[in-house]
Amino acid sequence: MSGKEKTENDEKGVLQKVVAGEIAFRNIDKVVEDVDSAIAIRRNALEEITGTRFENIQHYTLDAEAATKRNIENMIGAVQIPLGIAGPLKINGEFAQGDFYLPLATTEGALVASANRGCSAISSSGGTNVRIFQDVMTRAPVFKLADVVQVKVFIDWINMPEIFAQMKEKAEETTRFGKLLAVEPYVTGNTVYLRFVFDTKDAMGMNMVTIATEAVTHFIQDEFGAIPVSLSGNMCIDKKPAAINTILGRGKTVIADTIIPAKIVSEKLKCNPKTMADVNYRKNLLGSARAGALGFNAHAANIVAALFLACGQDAAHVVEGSTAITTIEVTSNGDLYCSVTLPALPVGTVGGGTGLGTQKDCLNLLGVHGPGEPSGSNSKKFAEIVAAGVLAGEISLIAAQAAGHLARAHAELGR
Ligand SMILES: CC(C)(COP(=O)([O-])OP(=O)([O-])OC[C@H]1O[C@@H](n2cnc3c(N)ncnc32)[C@H](O)[C@@H]1OP(=O)([O-])[O-])[C@@H](O)C(=O)NCCC(=O)NCCSC(=O)C[C@@](C)(O)CC(=O)[O-]
Ligand SMILES: NC(=O)C1=CN([C@@H]2O[C@H](COP(=O)(O)OP(=O)(O)OC[C@H]3O[C@@H](n4cnc5c(N)ncnc54)[C@H](OP(=O)(O)O)[C@@H]3O)[C@@H](O)[C@H]2O)C=CC1
Repeated sequence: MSGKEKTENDEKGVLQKVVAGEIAFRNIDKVVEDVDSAIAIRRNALEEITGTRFENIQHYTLDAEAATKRNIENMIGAVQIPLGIAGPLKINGEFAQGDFYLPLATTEGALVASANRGCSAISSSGGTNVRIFQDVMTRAPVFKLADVVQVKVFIDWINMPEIFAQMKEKAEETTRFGKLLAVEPYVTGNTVYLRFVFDTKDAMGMNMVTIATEAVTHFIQDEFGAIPVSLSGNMCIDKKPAAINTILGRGKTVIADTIIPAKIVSEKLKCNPKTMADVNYRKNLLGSARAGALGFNAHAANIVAALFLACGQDAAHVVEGSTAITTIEVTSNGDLYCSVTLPALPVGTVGGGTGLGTQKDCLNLLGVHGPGEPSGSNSKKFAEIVAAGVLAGEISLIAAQAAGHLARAHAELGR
C-alpha cells in the first residue's frame, strides 16, 4: 500500500469513528496529521450524521493552520461574504489623512451604494475632520465582601497610590504593550466592581486586559484577601449595550464631522439641509429617545459591521461600536453640518482576526495592518476611518429618508 493510500485509509477509519461517536469532533486534529484533512473529516462526518450535503463551505483560501491556532475551534470550512468598496473618502484626521477606499463586507443591497454616495458628498465638500478623544479598554472583575464596612476598607486600600503602583506593575508584567491607566471602583451592597482601564496600543485588547487583570486579582487576593467572584463582572462592559460605555467611553471615543454645501446636498443627495436636519431631529434624536435607544443614529451599525467583518474585528463589538449619536444642523449660510460621535469603538490592527489573509488584505487597503509606528497609531488611524465611514453612511441614509427614496433604493438594489 502506498503512503497516500495508507493515509486515505487512516482518514476513512477516523471518519467512521467520528460518525460512530468514538472520536469527538474536537479531537480529530489529534489523530490526523494536517489541519485541512482534519477539517474535511469533521465536515464529512457532519454530513453523514445530519444528512446534509455541503456544496460551498469547503471552498476556502484562508490558512486553516493559522486560523485553528487562534481564531476557531471545530472548523468545518468558511463562509463567504461579498466585499464591496466605497470611496474615495477624504479624511482629515490626526492619524488618517488622505483619500481612502472603504472595504465593506455585507449582504445588504444598497448599503455600499449608500456609503459610496456619502463618501462622494463628503469628499467633494473637502472631507471630514476626525478626532479621537479617548482610547482605553476595560475589564472589571467583581468581588464579594462581608459588608459595607469591609467594602469601604477595601476601596480605601485600592485607592492608595502605592497599591495602584503595585497593581500597575503586576498588570504590566503580563504584556509588552498594555499600560494600566486607572482602577475605578463601583459598589452595590457588599459587591465591588473594579473597572481596570488600559491603554492597549494597536490591539483591541480584550485578551490582553483579561490576562493582565487576572494577574492583578491574584495580587489583590494575596495582599487584601478579597476573592474575585468572576474576572468579568459586567461593569467592563463587553459586548452588551450599556450606558456606562457611552458615558465613560470604551475602545476609541471618536468624532467625525463635515460641512456639505447646500448645492452638493441638492445635486448629490437629492434634498436640502433643512429637511435633513428635521429628519435627523425627529428620527435620530426624538425617535431614538422615545424608543429608549442607546444609539441616536440611523444605521451606524451597518458601516461598523461591514468594516468589522472585512477587517478582522470582533463582530460582537458592533454592539457598543454602533452606539453613535448623529447630529445635523443648518449652518448660518444654509449649508449642512453633520457629525457622528462614537463613544465606544473597540478596534485593533494586531491580534484577533486581523492576521487572516482576506482580512489582512482589507487592512492593507486602508494602510493599517499590523503594529503602527509609534505603537497605537495604526489602531487610531483605523478608528478614524471607521468613524468617517459611519458619517458617510449617516449622511446618505438620512438624505434618502428626507427625499423619500429609502424604499425605492432597496427595491432597486436590494431584492
Ligand atoms: C441607493 C442610493 C445611493 C441612490 O442614490 P441616488 O442619489 O438616487 O443615486 P445616483 O444614481 O444619482 O447616484 C448618486 C451617488 O450614489 C452612489 N451610487 C449610486 N448607485 C450606486 C451603485 N449602484 N454603486 C455604487 N455607488 C452608487 C454614487 O456615489 C453616486 O455618485 P456618482 O458615482 O454617480 O457620481 C440612495 O437612494 C441611498 O443611499 N439610499 C439609502 C440606502 C441605505 O442607506 N441603505 C442602508 C441600509 S438601511 C438599513 O439597513 C437601516 C434602516 C433603514 O432600517 C435604519 C433606519 O431605521 O433608518
Ligand atoms: N479574553 C476575553 O475575555 C475576550 C477576548 N476577545 C477576543 O480577544 C481577541 C483580541 O484581543 P487582543 O488582546 O486585542 O488580541 P490578541 O490577544 O490576539 O493579541 C494582542 C497581542 O498582540 C501583541 N502586540 C504586538 N504588537 C502590538 C502593538 N503594536 N500593540 C499592541 N499589542 C501588540 C501584544 O502582545 P503582548 O501583550 O504579549 O505584548 C498583545 O497582547 C479577539 O480575538 C477577540 O475576539 C474578545 C472579548 C473578550
